[in-house]
Amino acid sequence: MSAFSQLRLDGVSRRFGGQDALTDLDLTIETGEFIALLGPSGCGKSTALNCLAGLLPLTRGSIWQDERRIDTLPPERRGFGMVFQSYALFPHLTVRANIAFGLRMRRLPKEETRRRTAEAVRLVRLEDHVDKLPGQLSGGQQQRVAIARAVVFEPSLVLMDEPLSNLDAKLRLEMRTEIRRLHQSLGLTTVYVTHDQEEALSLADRLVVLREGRVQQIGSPRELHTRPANWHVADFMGYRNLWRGRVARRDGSRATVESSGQRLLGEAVGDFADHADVVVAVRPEDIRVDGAGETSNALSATIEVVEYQGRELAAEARTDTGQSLHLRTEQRIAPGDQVKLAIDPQRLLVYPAGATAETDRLADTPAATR
Ligand SMILES: Nc1ncnc2c1ncn2[C@@H]1O[C@H](COP(=O)(O)OP(=O)(O)OP(=O)(O)O)[C@@H](O)[C@H]1O
Repeated sequence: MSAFSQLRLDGVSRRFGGQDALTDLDLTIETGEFIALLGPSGCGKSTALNCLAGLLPLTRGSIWQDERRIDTLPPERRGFGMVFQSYALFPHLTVRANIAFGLRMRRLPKEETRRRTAEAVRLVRLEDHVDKLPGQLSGGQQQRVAIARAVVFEPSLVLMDEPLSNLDAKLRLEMRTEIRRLHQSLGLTTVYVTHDQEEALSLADRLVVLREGRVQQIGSPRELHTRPANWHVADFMGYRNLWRGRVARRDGSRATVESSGQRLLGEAVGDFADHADVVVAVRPEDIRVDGAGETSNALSATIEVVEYQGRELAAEARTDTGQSLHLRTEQRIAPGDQVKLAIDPQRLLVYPAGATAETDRLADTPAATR
């Protein structure tokens, strides 16, 4: 194991046959950071992680630990801990032996192996299960063993590939807190792959959003949440309302957009001019139901479907001009209600549309807007 102050990925690329799975990934990871690689299925997350781990050779680019080039080293010489979705435990070894395995392979003195294993067992709270075999453990406990095994030799970097995806919803939340706690108490540097934006937002210091093998945005959870760089990222970050429109007027950071027979005022993100085709993005929780008396972005609509979601209701509504939209509210609403909706212009983001073939797939868009 060797500690580092920075790990640098420089133009890391990987092709399979003629297909680009990952293109020009540039990323600098500071020691102690928790980085999430996020994106839809097939965007290249696991490819990036496997390139880092040394399980996949790069087609182009390089990886540096401070001044030392490491992409030419085999996995075992990189000294990274790995946690996979399938826990990959040895079924015939006890919990204790599974956790101690890496230390034995490294030929650590017996006493140190015993001490470090006990410490890792305590960290993941498995003291009562050390003599069991993996088959006698629940999914969450097995994943804890996998995590303990990855951190027991104090690796300079821990790589996790969708470690929680086999667990049920409640366990997933518990383990999420556990992973964050471990990260903080051990000061680990972690790269974590997930397709779950909520998981990534709650765990990571910085997120890297990938799409079709290319970085779309790198930023803090707050930046990703409030200011996605393009509408694809917005789509992925929970902006469920994506409407096509055309710019009537752009005035610095403000844009007035015609969309589905309505005039909407929003924040311009990115490069576009008057009359450009754009995509408007709004989160369901940013559509207010108490819009009566609003002067901008007021929409008359009828509530069509309501889902109970604890303190809030999730609803689908249709505006008088035929636009369907998703909203969330704590107010009591029911199907058939006529409502006045409003959207704060700062929460309505306007993006350049890009290629027509991509915006064609946007739902909820009446043909009239084209
Ligand atoms: N061994 C391989 N041979 C050929 N193509 C591959 C191989 N591994 C991955 N790919 C392709 O590379 C692209 C990226 O795959 P990757 O597994 O990195 O995506 P991912 O974002 O991790 O997806 P998922 O969340 O579904 O695991 C995909 O198009 C995939 O089909």
